[in-house]
Amino acid sequence: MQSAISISASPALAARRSAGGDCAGVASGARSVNLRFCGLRKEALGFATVRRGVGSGTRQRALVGDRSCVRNLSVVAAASDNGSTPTKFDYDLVIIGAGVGGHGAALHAVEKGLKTAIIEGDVIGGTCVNRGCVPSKALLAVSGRMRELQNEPHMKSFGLQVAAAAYDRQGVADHANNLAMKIRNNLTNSMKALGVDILTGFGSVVGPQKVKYGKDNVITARDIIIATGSVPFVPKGIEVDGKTVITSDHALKLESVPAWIVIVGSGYIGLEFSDVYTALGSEVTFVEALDQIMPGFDPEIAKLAQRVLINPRKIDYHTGVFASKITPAKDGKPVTIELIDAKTKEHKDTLEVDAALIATGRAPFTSGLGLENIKVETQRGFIPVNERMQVIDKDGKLVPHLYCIGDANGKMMLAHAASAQGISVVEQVTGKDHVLNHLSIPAACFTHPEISMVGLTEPQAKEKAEKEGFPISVAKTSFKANTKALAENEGEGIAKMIYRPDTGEILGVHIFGLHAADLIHEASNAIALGTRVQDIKFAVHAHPTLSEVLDELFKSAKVDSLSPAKKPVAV
Ligand SMILES: Cc1cc2nc3c(=O)[nH]c(=O)nc-3n(C[C@H](O)[C@H](O)[C@H](O)COP(=O)(O)OP(=O)(O)OC[C@H]3O[C@@H](n4cnc5c(N)ncnc54)[C@H](O)[C@@H]3O)c2cc1C
Ligand SMILES: NC(=O)c1ccc[n+]([C@@H]2O[C@H](COP(=O)([O-])OP(=O)(O)OC[C@H]3O[C@@H](n4cnc5c(N)ncnc54)[C@H](O)[C@@H]3O)[C@@H](O)[C@H]2O)c1
Repeated sequence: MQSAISISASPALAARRSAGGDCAGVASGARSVNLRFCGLRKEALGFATVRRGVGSGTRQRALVGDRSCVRNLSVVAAASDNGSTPTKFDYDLVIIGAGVGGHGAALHAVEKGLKTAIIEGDVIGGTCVNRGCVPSKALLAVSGRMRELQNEPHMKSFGLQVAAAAYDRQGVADHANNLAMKIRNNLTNSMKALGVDILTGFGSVVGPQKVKYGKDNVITARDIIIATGSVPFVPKGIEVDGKTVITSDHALKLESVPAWIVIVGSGYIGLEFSDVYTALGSEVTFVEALDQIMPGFDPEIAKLAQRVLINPRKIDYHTGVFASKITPAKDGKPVTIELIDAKTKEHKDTLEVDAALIATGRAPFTSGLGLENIKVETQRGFIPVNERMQVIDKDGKLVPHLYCIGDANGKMMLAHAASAQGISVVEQVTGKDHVLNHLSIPAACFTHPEISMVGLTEPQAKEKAEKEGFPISVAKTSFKANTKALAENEGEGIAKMIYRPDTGEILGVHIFGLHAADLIHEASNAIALGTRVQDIKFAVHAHPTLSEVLDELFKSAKVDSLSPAKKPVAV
């Protein structure tokens, strides 16, 4: 069995690095031995103990019975026109795609004793490690410091005097690149150490429980997980040259810091890069198709974020417009951007700028996977799955032994969601039924300060409450009264919780403020574990900490009555 690590991109994968088309973006840690790394909800535009070498045949027979709960679901017969069903398998589990989703699944699989292989056609770590979470957070670490050092009144308020802050662009770029390399090596080593076979080459499904990788290597697996991720989505009419009209793939290399850059799309990528670029001296203009910027966030949080992250900075914006045509800079001419009204499609404006970053969502990376061999049709490129990540074929039936996790299924385009889905699948294939509650998965935007959220926004909660006929209440607390935040001179921020006053169920929590990305986990864990407001409000928080913002939030919520089911528990 071939077992090697590839460092260069396969031509097929390299050619498919960015997808163009006429659908728009969607929105989604990973788990490792002792590593953590760093994904939306479908929205916007309505389109808004190592077992190497152990024969897996025996294992398979033992597990079939264990998994009867899972197999009770209506599954199609495993035989197909494109190949007979194998009876003995090379592997218990084969994963196509070694991004964070694949990595999380692989590590959990070996822990569960599965003989596991992972196929990667490009570099280990996928988007998150090489072109996403990891390098972007390295750039944001720099922008946070720059912003603070440049803020004279802020420094003065601590009694500090700092000489004019400056940066070395290549040094900043190297920090991002070095971090990506380090995390990629960590990921690779963690899989090697645990005995995951890393197979190199483009993978595809050639029949039931059969996968091809590289030129003509065919292997069989009891279960297969597709974890092939996504690429930047570039709308029609936009010409990307990688220098002046770029996607996040290029921007993360920080080859230049343009004086004036248009960012098309004010979602996660747009916002995070606006933080980086403005800290490094660029002026930013947002072009957003929907009627308000940051349309994916809870409206009240977006309003505050606009007041803090947009208005005081060198940022302006056009909303309700599409960038219908973007031409890169050439022969001394600037980048030109044609704006049309999102509703009437009439021409609105032409912008001439130094650069444009296209941040209009991501497209699934699923072509060439041989899905036709198993009668699966993608939907706008996404692989259809049920709540257990089991792949659904074109007739609406479940394809036995085939799962899809991460960005490729479009449920939630976040790194930790991909990994959690992978772990959930491994639980199922090893005999434990498991359904991941996506409403308990937190998300964060790493601006300064940060925005984080879990569960429903207020409008989403209102809609659900109206449909299902239950009351909702909203509790809010401010960072302004928090000792730790004030000691840091960072009192700008709020936390907001939407909950059911009749039962105490937490429906959604949104935080804008210092370290919001870390603070959200108390709320996401509470939702995941079904902890109610009337219970969590008695939990004790250390003083003085930012977590007291959440302590106050829970304490300020009013649950109707203390029926036995709602009685507080001793903590
Ligand atoms: C700029 C940016 C910043 C981000 N920041 C965050 C963040 O802070 N937090 C967060 O949670 N998420 C973040 N995300 C999103 C996150 O990166 C993705 O949700 C996550 O990477 C999805 O993981 P995945 O395993 O599904 O796919 P990917 O990470 O895309 O990995 C898929 C892998 O499969 C390989 N592959 C594809 N097809 C084949 C094939 N046929 N054969 C073999 N190999 C194949 C690819 O080469 C790739 O390595 C960010 C994304 C971007 C672009
Ligand atoms: N911190 C994080 O977790 C993080 C960071 C970056 C990216 N990500 C993930 O990466 C994915 C992609 O991020 P993103 O910011 O590109 O997508 P997004 O879906 O978050 O935002 C895209 C924005 O572009 C707008 N848009 C779409 N087409 C447009 C057009 N033609 N003209 C103008 N505006 C247009 C949409 O209305 C939306 O506001 C997200 O799903 C997110 O989950 C996560």
